[in-house]
Amino acid sequence: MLLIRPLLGISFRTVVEVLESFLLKKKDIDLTKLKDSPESKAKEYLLDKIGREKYDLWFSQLDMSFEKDKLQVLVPNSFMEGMLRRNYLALLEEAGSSVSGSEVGISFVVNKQAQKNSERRIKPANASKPLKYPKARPVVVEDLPAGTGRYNLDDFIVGRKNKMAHRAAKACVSSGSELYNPLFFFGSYGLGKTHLLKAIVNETMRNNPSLKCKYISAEDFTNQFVNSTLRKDMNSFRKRFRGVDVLAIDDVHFLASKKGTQEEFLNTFNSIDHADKKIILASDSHPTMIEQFTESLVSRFVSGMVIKMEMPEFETRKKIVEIKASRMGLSISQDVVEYVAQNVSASVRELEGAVKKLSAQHLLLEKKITLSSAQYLISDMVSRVSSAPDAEGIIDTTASFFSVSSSQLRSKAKAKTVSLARSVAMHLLRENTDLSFPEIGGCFGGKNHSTVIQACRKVKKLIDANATVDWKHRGVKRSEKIGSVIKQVSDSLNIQQ
Ligand SMILES: Nc1ncnc2c1ncn2[C@@H]1O[C@H](COP(=O)(O)OP(=O)(O)OP(=O)(O)O)[C@@H](O)[C@H]1O
Repeated sequence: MLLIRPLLGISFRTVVEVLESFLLKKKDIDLTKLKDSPESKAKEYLLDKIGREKYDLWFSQLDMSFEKDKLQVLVPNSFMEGMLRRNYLALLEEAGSSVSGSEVGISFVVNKQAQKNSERRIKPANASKPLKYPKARPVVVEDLPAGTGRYNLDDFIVGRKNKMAHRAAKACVSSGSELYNPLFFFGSYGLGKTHLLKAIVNETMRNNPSLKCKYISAEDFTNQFVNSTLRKDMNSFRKRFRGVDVLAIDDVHFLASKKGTQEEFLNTFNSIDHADKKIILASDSHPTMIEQFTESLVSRFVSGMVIKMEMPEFETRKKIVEIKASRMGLSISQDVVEYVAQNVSASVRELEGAVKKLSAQHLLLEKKITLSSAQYLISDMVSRVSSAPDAEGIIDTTASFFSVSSSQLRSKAKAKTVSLARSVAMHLLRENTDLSFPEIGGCFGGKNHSTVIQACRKVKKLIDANATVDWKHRGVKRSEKIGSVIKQVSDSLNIQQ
């Protein structure tokens, strides 16, 4: 076990699988009889989902109890807690919700007596006796909202590019500022959006335990909505979401093609907003760039603060590598830190992954990580991204911003919105690629180079005059400063301005 423990963060699933297959060979565990209590129903749910063998291994001997909106799980030790937390937390939440009919949080209670039993349990000599963990006084209680883990704002490493996001998250926790409501984070994968959402929920709860805070992914929101509709039980669904003080919804782009859920979400949003409660959202794109969002939803999303999450710059990436390495007990030289920070630049998640890889190697071989070993170990993670956006991406993204199709931009259509979108796309191509005017014309169905020159001049003039442009977005008139339009499209393309 001592050998396994240091590696848990690295290939935990493999460790679990090996451990499971090892323990499953032992026929030393009796089934707990399932009765009709909520706890038994939760266990039945688990049994149904993971099958008898795994159930016997992980859950049959555990005591559980429901308390208000929490399912308390009595575990023999923190190792078991870690295993369950990493591998079965979502399933436990599901089991709890399916029994109680509403969302429940999970709290783990480490029980000293159960610990002794657990030590005996894996010894073959005791195999014939089924053990049951007796009830005992809890010594550790986790009490955070469902699914938010241990994220907090102090663990979020701040640099020039994510300072704004961190500051907004702090303000959201500490004040009732209207400025930050709703607070909408958007950006590419692995840049810390979920971290901030969960941290806001956790810290708000810590500061004020009487507040009702909820973190949920848009996918779970949709599933709960669909289930409630099928069960004709919208009242409890609405009560669950509309009575909260802070609602954090992750991955809202998931709602894009789900009109029914969007409608319900809009109503949820309105009722929370009217009650002056807080809403925090995260998505992979700017709200105006998510296709198939209704106009009313988009206008609500942009009514507060919309903040782009970006990959931290080199100096902050270095800080992230240093801090994450030191938290894993890994000591690395400055040249290794710099190599990792310089070469893994796609997401913080990958940066974390690189440090974990180095840490795993260090633990396995008990050798210092040198620059050349780091180069070898993370060679598959080294970013191979070309930072220049391609022409097709620029045309598609601009078309989507204006809610027209890319083929309309390539056509001869002269409608006002199409023509404005085309000019903006031509301007962006000119500014961000090496394409000549005739080549840009070629990207738009063979337009003449003078048409491109005119379009670029027109946009430049509008920018210089800080002019407002207007267009029709899904039939509704919109107007915005040209600079803001260019910025939003550029942000979605990850173009630095
Ligand atoms: N600035 C930061 N400081 C410390 N850790 C960070 C930072 N940014 C991201 N992370 C860590 O990187 C990992 C990925 O972050 P997270 O899951 O929040 O990304 P995300 O933007 O929500 O990604 P996705 O869109 O794929 O869900 C997490 O472990 C998170 O704690």
